[in-house]
Amino acid sequence: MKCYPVPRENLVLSIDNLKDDIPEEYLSHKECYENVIRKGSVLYDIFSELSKDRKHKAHQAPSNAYRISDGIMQNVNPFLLHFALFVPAITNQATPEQQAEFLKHGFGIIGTYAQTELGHGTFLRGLETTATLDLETDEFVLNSPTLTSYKWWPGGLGHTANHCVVMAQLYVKGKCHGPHLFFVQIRDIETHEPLPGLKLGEIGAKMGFNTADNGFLGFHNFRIPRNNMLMKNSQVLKDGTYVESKNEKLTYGSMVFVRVYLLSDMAYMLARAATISVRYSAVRHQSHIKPDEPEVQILDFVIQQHKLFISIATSHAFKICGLWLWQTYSKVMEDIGKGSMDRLPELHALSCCLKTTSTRDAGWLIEQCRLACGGHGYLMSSNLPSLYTTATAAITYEGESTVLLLQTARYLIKSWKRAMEGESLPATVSFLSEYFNKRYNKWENTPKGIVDGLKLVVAGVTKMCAESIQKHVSRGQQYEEAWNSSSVQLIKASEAYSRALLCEVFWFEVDKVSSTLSNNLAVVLKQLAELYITYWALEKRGDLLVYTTISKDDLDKLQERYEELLALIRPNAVGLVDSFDIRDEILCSTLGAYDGRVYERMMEHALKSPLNAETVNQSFHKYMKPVILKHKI
Ligand SMILES: CC(C)(COP(=O)(O)OP(=O)(O)OC[C@H]1O[C@@H](n2cnc3c(N)ncnc32)[C@H](O)[C@@H]1OP(=O)(O)O)[C@@H](O)C(=O)NCCC(=O)NCCSC(=O)/C=C/CCCCCCCCCCCCC(=O)O
Ligand SMILES: Cc1cc2nc3c(=O)[nH]c(=O)nc-3n(C[C@H](O)[C@H](O)[C@H](O)COP(=O)(O)OP(=O)(O)OC[C@H]3O[C@@H](n4cnc5c(N)ncnc54)[C@H](O)[C@@H]3O)c2cc1C
Repeated sequence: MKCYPVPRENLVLSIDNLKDDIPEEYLSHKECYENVIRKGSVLYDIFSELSKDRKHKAHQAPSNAYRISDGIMQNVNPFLLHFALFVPAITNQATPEQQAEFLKHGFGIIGTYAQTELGHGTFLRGLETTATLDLETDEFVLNSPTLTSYKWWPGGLGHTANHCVVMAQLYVKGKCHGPHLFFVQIRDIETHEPLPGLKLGEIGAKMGFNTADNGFLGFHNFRIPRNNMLMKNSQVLKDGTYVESKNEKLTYGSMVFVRVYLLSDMAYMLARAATISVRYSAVRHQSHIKPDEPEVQILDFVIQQHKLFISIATSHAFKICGLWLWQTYSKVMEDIGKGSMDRLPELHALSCCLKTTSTRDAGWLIEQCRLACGGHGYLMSSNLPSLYTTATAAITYEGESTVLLLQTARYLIKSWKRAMEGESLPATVSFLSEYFNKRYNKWENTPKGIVDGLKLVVAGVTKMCAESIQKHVSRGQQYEEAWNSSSVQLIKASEAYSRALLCEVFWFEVDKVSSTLSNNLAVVLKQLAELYITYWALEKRGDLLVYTTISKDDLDKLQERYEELLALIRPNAVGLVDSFDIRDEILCSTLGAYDGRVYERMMEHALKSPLNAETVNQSFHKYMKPVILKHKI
């Protein structure tokens, strides 16, 4: 472990604990958890040594250190929530004094983020956990009044965390002030036993994410000091005075942070899947293209290139848009720090739709990479099944995808109304005004032309939604009912918006930096950006035909250009995935290792199956043999 400049004597556990004797897929649910805790604890110790001098700051970009745990764990790290949400929630939502107090033990406490309940995840105002101020003792009393109010889902809550940040309805002097965040110790530091007044456990096996140790938690008259409410934005004073936040949605800030970051995370997940499947497709030879020539690398089939190159391009698109979105986030947070909330709705709208589109795309593209590896992609040892279940979890967590798209749609409809009223709009939606004022050009078959076309689709669908809502209202529905009636179209508007954003940012950012790159690199990056945009123009041809002046002839030319781009990218495909620079130890795949020893690795891995430890399994003697003997003639 040369990459860790941590002296071994500083570590409590031996680095040898990072090794696996048996591949994880052969362990039981309980063994899996114990196995990741063994490895995770070493990593936790190393990270804490490494970050001893690192100061926790608000709105800090996540470090990439946790990628190492992707490789070592080969699954989700039960300590993930500590870094991803617990610490950010405290640094973003607590006062400086509280931060000093709550984080004084550094890695000495392990936290999670307990918001979702059995009955409510999406609708936060419906959460049922209560935190009631007891003026006499200067404490909050936490309660879970119903079964549905039990916290349910938080990662690391089942067995790992000893603290959490809890979202609960704040009650002061009989008045409910809505959901607020509280710092709560849940387990004894020495014994790790749940504290009295808590009911704590793990929620059971899932489709994936099985080592994340997602848990449940119920409170029964559980007391915490008043000062444990995170009070950066709103406060409860000793006499029970409630001081309102400048914007009550700031309480939801930790979710915005993760949604923004997920775009970069999905870029990395896709890079891993693309690396595995492109390398494998270069190693595997099967079938002929020309009957009299040898079997070809399956990567030479154009349809295989069509399946895979979009993943390489999308990974770059997410990486670049992820950086752009992170910069937007940082700027908006800086403005909020200075008291201006003006761009919070825009940031919320952008983060909701981009989180959704990036997680959904990553999910289906990883699945496409798996399918592109034929039967071998179905093996756990390819690591593609695990990448798939981990990526698809993100479609739901941190805000369910449909629900988040509807949030962006709210913003689009509001912006459309503002455009109709002649108000100026933020740059990210100003095309709505241009559309409303009919300032748009004839179709142009270039990346820029396609981006303009995709924006026209957004504007056209948004207009249609606004008219649909209006139609339902004029037929007697309340606005909210009319909204529900129009929700299929509203989702379409949001999806179109995120696609237009991804294409626009990818193209213009690549264009902007290309003059600073070597010519060869600039050419390849532009090919990838053009491939991405052309792919989506062809996928969305129906919408383009409805909302722009594109013709069949234009579409035929785009199809031709798309196939040209596949051919141009083919010679660089392996180099492109190598340039993602993902070490074999992190890739964890028999199909995708750098040395291309696919078949050897598959056999080596198969031999690790416990079923191969003996030539005859005892179940033969116990069950099969009597049946066979009975039927023997
Ligand atoms: C948005 C909701 C659905 C609705 O909220 P509600 O209160 O009901 O509001 P509305 O009435 O609908 O709307 C009111 C207005 O407020 C606007 N609004 C809503 N939310 C926000 C917001 N966040 N910011 C700004 N504005 C907001 C809304 O648009 C309305 O505006 P208007 O009236 O139209 O003008 C909401 O309830 C909601 O968000 N629901 C979803 C719940 C959710 O997301 N839960 C998540 C739970 S936590 C979780 O799921 C965790 C999962 C595991 C995470 C693992 C992460 C891995 C990532 C890797 C990170 C690695 C880090 C490593 C760190 C290191 O090592 O350094
Ligand atoms: C792997 C994983 C890890 C998680 N980790 C955590 C964690 O660490 N901490 C934590 O607090 N939570 C966590 N969660 C919970 C997660 O945040 C919620 O499950 C998520 O926000 C979705 O909420 P829900 O389950 O209530 O879905 P629901 O809202 O019940 O969704 C069910 C269906 O109803 C639809 N629906 C709901 N509301 C509307 C609406 N207004 N309009 C239209 N359709 C609607 C949805 O689109 C969906 O189709 C995790 C979840 C998963 C899967």
